[in-house]
This record gives sequence, C-alpha cells and structure tokens, in this order.
Amino acid sequence: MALVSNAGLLQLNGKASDGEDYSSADDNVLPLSVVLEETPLSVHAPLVTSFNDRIRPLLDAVDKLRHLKVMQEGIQLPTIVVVGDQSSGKSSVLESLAGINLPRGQGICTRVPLIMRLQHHPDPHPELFLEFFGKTVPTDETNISNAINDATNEIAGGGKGISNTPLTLVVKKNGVPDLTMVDLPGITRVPVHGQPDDIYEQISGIIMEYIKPEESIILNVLSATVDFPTCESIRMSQRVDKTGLRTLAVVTKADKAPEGLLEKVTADDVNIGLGYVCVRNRIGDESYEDARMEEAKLFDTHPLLSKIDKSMVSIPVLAQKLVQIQATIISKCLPEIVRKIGDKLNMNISELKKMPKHLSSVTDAMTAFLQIIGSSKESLRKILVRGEFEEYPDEKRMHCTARLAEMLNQYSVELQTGAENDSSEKFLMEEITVLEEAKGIGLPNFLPRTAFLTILQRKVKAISGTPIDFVAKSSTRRAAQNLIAKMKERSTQVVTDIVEMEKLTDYTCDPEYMMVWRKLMENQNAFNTVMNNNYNPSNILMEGFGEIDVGHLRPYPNVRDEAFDLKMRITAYWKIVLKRLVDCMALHLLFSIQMLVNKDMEREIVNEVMGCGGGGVEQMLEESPSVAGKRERLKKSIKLLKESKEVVAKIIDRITINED
Ligand SMILES: Nc1nc2c(ncn2[C@@H]2O[C@H](COP(=O)(O)OP(=O)(O)OP(=O)(O)O)[C@@H](O)[C@H]2O)c(=O)[nH]1
Repeated sequence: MALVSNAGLLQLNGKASDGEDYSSADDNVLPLSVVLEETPLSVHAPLVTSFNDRIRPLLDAVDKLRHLKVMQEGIQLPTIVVVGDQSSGKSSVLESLAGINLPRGQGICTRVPLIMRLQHHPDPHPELFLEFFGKTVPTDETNISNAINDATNEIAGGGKGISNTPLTLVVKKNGVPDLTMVDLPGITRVPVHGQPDDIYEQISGIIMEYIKPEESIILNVLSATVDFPTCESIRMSQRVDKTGLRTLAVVTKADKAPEGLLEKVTADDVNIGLGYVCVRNRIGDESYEDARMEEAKLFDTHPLLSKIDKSMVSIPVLAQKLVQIQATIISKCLPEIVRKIGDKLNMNISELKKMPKHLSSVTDAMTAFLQIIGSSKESLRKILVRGEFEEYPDEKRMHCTARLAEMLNQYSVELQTGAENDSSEKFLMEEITVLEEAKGIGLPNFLPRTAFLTILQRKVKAISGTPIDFVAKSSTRRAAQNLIAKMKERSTQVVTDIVEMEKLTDYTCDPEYMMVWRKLMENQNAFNTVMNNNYNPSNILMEGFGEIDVGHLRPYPNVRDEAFDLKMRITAYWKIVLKRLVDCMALHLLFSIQMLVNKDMEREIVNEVMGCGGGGVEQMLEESPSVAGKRERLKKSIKLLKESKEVVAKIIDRITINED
C-alpha cells in the first residue's frame, strides 16, 4: 500500500499534480489517442508493453530526424537529456534501463554526448551498434563498454578531454522500453588530473545547449548520498527550467543512504515538477535480473525505503514514466516541428531561387550570355528607339527619346543664335569688303561665286563648334562606356564632314531658297530710294532684318546693289544650311542609335567577354567563394529538410490511417 504520495509526481494517467496535462494532446497536438491510454503500473511487469509499439513510430520519426541532424537547422527535437554531477550514477541508471554494461566508475567516464536509443525487439538475441562519424560499428553486450570507450577516444581523443560530437548507441533488445535519451558528461567543479582547466565551462556549455530548449525533458540524476540543493546539476536545470515542469529526478544509491530519503523527496526542496523516482542500480558484478530483484526487495522490505510510495521507486517505474513523458512531449512538439520544417524549407528554396543562376557548362554560360545580350538590346530598344520607359518610370535621364528631342531643339536654337551673333559689322559692309577683294575681269552684274563662298565659309565656321558640342553631349547611360566613346568619335567625324561640305559648296534644290531670296529682294526698291537721295533719312525698315541704318553705304554706289544681292542670297541660303545641319544631325543620331542597339552593342559585349582568348566564358563559369558557399549551404539544408519532411509526412499519414 502506498504510504506516501509525491506532491510533484506526474501520475501515470497523464495528469501532473500541478494540473498541467502532460500526456493529453492540446489543440495543436497531433491526434495521438495512441499515446493517451492508461498504462498499467506494475513494477514486476516487463518493461515493454503494447504501449511501446504504439509510440514506436513517433519515436522512430524523431530519431530519424535526429540522425539527419535536423537540429543543425535550428529545429529542436523532443529529447530526454540525462544530467547529473560526476559519479551521481547516470551511466548506471542508463544501463539499468537498457540492461547492458556501460563504462562505469570513478572519474570522468562520459566524455561525449551519448545518444542512447533503446528499442524493444522480439528476438531473444540483442542487437547493439554504435553510430558516429557517419559509420556504424556493430558490437555486443560483452564488448559494449570497450566499444564505447574506443569510440569516445576516437571522437574526443585518448586523454580526459571532452567533445560535443555525439555518439549514438542503438540497443535492440527484448524487454527494453522504447526510449531515446542523451547522456551527457557529468558536471565537475574541480578538474581531475589530466583534464583541461576549463573542463567545467566545457561541460556546462554542452549541458546548457541540450537542456535549454523547451522541447527537452531534463532527467536529473541525484545521488541519495548528497544534499540535493548543493548539486550542480540541479542549479543548472533550475536556470533553464525555473518551475521544474520539465525536470524529473532519479535518486540513485538509495541503498547507500536510506535515512531521510523519504523526507528529501517529499519536501521537494529543489522544485522537481515531474517528480522523483528512487532506484537502486546494479552493484559490482551483479546480473541485471539479480539487481532488479534486489531493488524490489529493498523497497519492499527496508524499514525506511518501503515507506516510499511504489509509484516513486524502482527502475521499471522510471522506465514507464519516461516512456509516457516521451510520448507526451513528442506529441506536443511534432506539429510545431512539421511546421518549422515546412517553413524553413520554403524559405531556403526561395532564397536559392533568388540567387544568380549557377552556370556549370560552356553551353549554360553561352545561353545566359545570349539572354543577357537579348534583354539588354530589348531594354535599349525600348528607351532609345521606341520611347517605352516602364523599366525606369521615375528616371527622367533614361527617357532617352524625349531627352534626344529636347536636345535637338536646343541645338537648333543654339545654331540660330550662333549665326546671328557673328553679324557685328554694319549692314552690307562685310559683303562690300568681300566683293572688293573678289573683283576680277568679267561682266559687272555677275555676282562672283567666290564672294558668296567666302561669306558662307565664315558663317559656317562661326557655328561649326555647335554641332560637335552637341555630339559630345548626347550620351546614354548604361551602354558600355567605350562604346559611347566610339560612337561619339564617329559622330564627331560625320558632323565635321557635314560642316566641311557646307563650307565647300553652295547647293540646294530646296525651292525655299529662291522663294526667300525673292522675298528679301523685294526690299531693294525701298533700299535704293533711301540710297539715291542723300537728303532722305538713312533708317529703313526691312523685312527679315528689322529697322537698320544704311547711311554708311552712301559712299559705295557701285558695289552697293551687288552687296545687297549677295546679302540676300546668303541670308536665304543660310536658312537652308541651318535646316540641313539640324536635319542631318537628327538623322545621324537616329541612325547611330539603331546601329548601337542592333549591332555595335552586341559586338562590343562579345569583344569584352570573348577577348583574351575566350577566357571570359570560363570566368562566367566561376562563382565567388562566398556565393558558391552560400549555394552549397542552401542546397545541403534543402536536402536535409526535404528528407526530414518525408520522415514527418510518413508518420502523419500513419497516424491518420490509424485514427481512421
Ligand atoms: N550502491 C550503489 N552504487 C551505485 C548505484 N548507482 C551507481 N553506483 C555506483 O556509483 C559509481 C558511479 O556511477 P556511474 O554510473 O559511473 O556514475 P556517472 O554519473 O555515470 O559517472 P560519470 O559519467 O563519471 O559522471 C559507480 O561505481 C556505480 O557502481 C546505486 O544505486 N547503488
């Protein structure tokens, strides 16, 4: 009969005394009726019940996720973590649960995290193996202790140092509970001989990493021989689990210190939310069967120990509690794990997609290259030729067709102004001087062509800088710099040629020339009237020139008419020249742009990339180490998460089928 009830005990029907329902599924927990049935409590029953078979698939899924190292992705798994001060009896508890011989003794034995996977199997022959560094090492019950020591030496070195790399021990044995636990190095304050000085920091670092996540259940192994509040492992677990709701205490060595044990576990000074289980492990060379019988006898017959409630003593009770807690925590965590795997996978896939395409062959590189040329040509065509600016809605500088039209207008205005500015001399005086110089033998009313050309050349020269300036100004962003430089050079040449041509010849088939000239010559009568009478006022209003003073021309009666005619011809012709310059410039620019978009750009890029013996293609195949590293990391993580997703998908299918 139970004499004592434990205030903090997690009852096996699933209700903790604090009201927290550890084994029932809350709303977001998978429909796990499989794990919610009451488990019969019998200290003499085999550790395995049908209960094990039902939680086994869930545990297998979590173990597979652990094996895949999904924790590397920041996804925590429900884990029972065994902690305890050095020599508290951790390994002894584990070997009691597993019925195998683990390295035991004084001094530091557990030097790496030992993931212990216990699995019941019907075969009477146990199957044991170790997994570490990606390899599987089979072993047996006789050699397990040595095999663990060898593996530990391989992982953490031959000395007394410790390592964070876990070692997995799989024990498939008839009668063991389906349990996975992680045994961690025992906490020691003072380094023993051969241990590094910072051994405490190293061990506590590893322990904290394992017990911190909310998904961890802390199995705190306490020796009955010590005062619980002084235990380092209690201090540590209290730091991460203040309320103690995820801490279960196992009190070892009950046989060694029975006095006051009942009071210690009843008082619960150290706030253990999941309760206490007192045990007596194997001593010396006892067999497991003998050890269990001795334990049962001890708690049944010992005058002090027998007073402790039976739900708080013995290894079988511990096994059942752990199995139930494990089922509860797994059912509680699994939906969140499924969600996190999905979220993380989607995030990584979209991040990988955002990365620039990896070019692994010359064909890939060439295809990408042609695509780049194609799309840049299309972009240029849009902004330079078609005036479609949707790629740069707010960048006025990129609205090239509009900017070009503006520039051509400005150019035309500048040409006009440039031409007008040079007429600083008095009316007709320049013409008269030129005509004087061009005098030859010939009929007087034949206007010498040389005079016309001289004036024309002067005028062209005066504005010749303007078209070249204009070419220098017109450039487009984003197109390759040297291409623009070449285009400018070519345009400057063309413009210079046009100006030179205008200087050399005086030709137009434009009827406007004659029309304008005639119109201007209509002023001649009024001009002559003023000229022929010295008493007339010397001011005259002439169409195209405004009001001008012509008094200074009176001393030149012979050449005056000729000069007048020359001036009117030049004026009419100059209009044609300016128009021609603007038109030519516009045509040339549009032509250059078409050439740039359709031919030059492509040729220039090909030259750039294929130059130096085609090394450009190889360069395109090379990725910077940081990009390549990131891509590799993402790919690895996606592979891992996909595999993890498959693992959880299978288990959810299975549960759903079972539920149906
Ligand atoms: N009498 C008795 N001795 C025990 C009991 N449990 C453990 N021991 C002994 O206590 C010593 C330490 O036990 P271990 O299981 O090696 O302790 P540990 O915590 O794993 O040790 P480390 O891994 O070194 O931290 C061993 O000599 C065990 O035989 C028990 O219930 N009763």
